[in-house]
Amino acid sequence: MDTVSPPLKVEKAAAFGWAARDPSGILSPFHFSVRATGESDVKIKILYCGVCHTDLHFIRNDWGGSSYPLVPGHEIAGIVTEVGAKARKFQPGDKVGVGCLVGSCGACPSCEASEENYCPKLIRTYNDTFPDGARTYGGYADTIVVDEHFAVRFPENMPLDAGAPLLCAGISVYSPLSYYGLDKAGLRVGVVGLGGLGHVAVKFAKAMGLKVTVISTSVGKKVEAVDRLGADGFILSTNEEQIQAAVGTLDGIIDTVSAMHSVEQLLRLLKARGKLVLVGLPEAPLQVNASSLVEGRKSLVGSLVGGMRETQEMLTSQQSTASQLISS
Ligand SMILES: NC(=O)c1ccc[n+]([C@@H]2O[C@H](COP(=O)([O-])OP(=O)(O)OC[C@H]3O[C@@H](n4cnc5c(N)ncnc54)[C@H](O)[C@@H]3O)[C@@H](O)[C@H]2O)c1
Ligand SMILES: [Zn+2]
Ligand SMILES: [Zn+2]
Repeated sequence: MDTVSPPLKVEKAAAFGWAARDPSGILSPFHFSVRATGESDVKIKILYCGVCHTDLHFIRNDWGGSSYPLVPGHEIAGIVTEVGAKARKFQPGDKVGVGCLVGSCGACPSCEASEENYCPKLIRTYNDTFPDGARTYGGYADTIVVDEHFAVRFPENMPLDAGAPLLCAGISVYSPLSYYGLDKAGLRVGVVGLGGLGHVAVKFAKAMGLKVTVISTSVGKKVEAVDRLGADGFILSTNEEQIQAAVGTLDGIIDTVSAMHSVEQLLRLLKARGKLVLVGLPEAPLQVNASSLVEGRKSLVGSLVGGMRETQEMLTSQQSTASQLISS
């Protein structure tokens, strides 16, 4: 006699969050469901979530492509409440984080190198779609279910609230400093824009032993940059004298500016062979003269968040650095 297996009972769980319904910038309460915890999944009770400027870009549809309702948030910190039958990395009660990615193909060269962030099939934590058609919803919510590969472990001594911003702002500056060789003690690095990413960039750069110059349009940021974060110098980008005095002095620049600005001005500040790393994402194209790169063999490059291995490494191998980062 043939046996017929009963259909798999897949029970979704109720979740609550805050969603943008349109580009107005207003979020409102939103009830949705998360998938049942799958074999390799972890279910996380979200306790904290950082606010990244990318959330604002998506909420306001700055780049086009925002799909509403949209629950932002990709600096997620919380506690594991349930683990799937084949999940091995975590136990209920573990302190974990989820950053900007919740899925990738697992087989391409980027995935094999644990640079899932550059996988062509990357699934973003929100405003994206799982292969089964379900929408992804982010961390301005009480619950998330993710494949355990896309969760990272917080060190025991790292407070979840202070550590959450490392999952996007932190890794987005840690990764390019390391990848572009700008992490060697003694190098002179500029940080443009002292917001979320810029603030963490100064702290990482100082912890790596770099000489750090903050470049900003606001004179009011000088005290924060130098006195509070320990930057070695400050340049007001609207002051041509200060710019002139710094021409050709920097080995690299991490540019975190979220709006239109002059990259030409920044390229002038680089030494020969210097690197200008774009991490900020203005909505319109930036302008650059070929000669500004050709003369001095300068590089204009970019970087997007970081892979899972590197994110975990940032949190744990760099534990002391990270603790120092979050202590003030
Ligand atoms: N590449 C990545 O992996 C990655 C990751 C996260 C965020 N981002 C992007 O980085 C940018 C910064 O994010 P954030 O969370 O740090 O934002 P933020 O708003 O906290 O900081 C942005 C900084 O840029 C400054 N700024 C704004 N307009 C400026 C202008 N015209 N000239 C000079 N300075 C200006 C602001 O004063 C602020 O200090 C955003 O565009 C965000 O989408 C990129
Ligand atoms: Zn972000
Ligand atoms: Zn892949």
